[in-house]
Amino acid sequence: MGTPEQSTVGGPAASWAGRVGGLAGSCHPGPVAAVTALMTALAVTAGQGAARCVLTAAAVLTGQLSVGWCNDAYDARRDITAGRRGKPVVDGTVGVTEVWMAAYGALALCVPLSFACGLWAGAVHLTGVAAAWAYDLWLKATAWSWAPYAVGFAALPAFVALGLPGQPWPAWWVVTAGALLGVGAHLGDVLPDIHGDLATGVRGWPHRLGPDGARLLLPVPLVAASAVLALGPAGPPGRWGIAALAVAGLVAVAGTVLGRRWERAAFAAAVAVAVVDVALLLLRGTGIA
Ligand SMILES: CC(C)=CCC/C(C)=C/CC/C(C)=C/COP(=O)(O)OP(=O)(O)O
Repeated sequence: MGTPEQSTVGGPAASWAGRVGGLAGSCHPGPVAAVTALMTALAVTAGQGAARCVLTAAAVLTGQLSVGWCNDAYDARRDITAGRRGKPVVDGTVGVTEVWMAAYGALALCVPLSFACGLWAGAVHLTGVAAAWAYDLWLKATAWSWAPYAVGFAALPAFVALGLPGQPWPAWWVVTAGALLGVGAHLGDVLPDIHGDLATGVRGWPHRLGPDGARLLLPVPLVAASAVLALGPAGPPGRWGIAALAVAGLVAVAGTVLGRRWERAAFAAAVAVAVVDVALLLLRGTGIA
């Protein structure tokens, strides 16, 4: 474990390659990769051309990287004091100053990349990124911690739609589904760490609900997103839409029942419903604008 002093300079023995690895580890690589891949796939199915898809992917990637690095840099002192595992700033692989520089560098790239997709597209994406920075710097420990997730995840498909030829406004249902998925993602992100967070005094919205309340609520926004994605677009939902909605509902109920005994069952069920949502989002991708 590093001391705060070691960690602000990246640890005395951290090699160049080690620091790059530390930076990669402190950007929250899983969510960064998942969100970037999903939005790139949505851009393809929505009908963006190849060059625009690359721009969309680059803007989303830099936005997500900036948010992930800002989060670890801002939390570094608390994480170091708590000796938190799995954080490169804690074990001294990379310094806090370097993580801050990476966060600002990614943000500086994200601004022109977002506006290169169009004025409205850029404004909407950067609103989502600003909301996510507000989460990192302030809202995470308040009852409003869900709001930046709702805004950020609503902004992402809107950014893709506004990046299409003619800059069309996004359909209401894809923005609503994005917001609901964001709230679900927040509950799902907090739930595994909720006991540790409560011990260190973090009091976001899921923490105020308590571990049982957060676990019970977790599938609600995710199934609501399934319903919006299946039933929202104009025209009949089709057999696949109805089948996906039924699967999401059944898996959520099973997760809630089994989750009383095995906490992991609730989490696994939520992940399964989120997978259904992602499939529905991509199936509906052609009509998001
Ligand atoms: C458009 C856009 C940018 C959308 C993203 C929306 C958003 C609010 C993302 C936050 C992601 C993040 C770094 C969570 C870490 O939370 P944590 O501090 O609870 O997790 P940790 O303690 O494990 O690092």
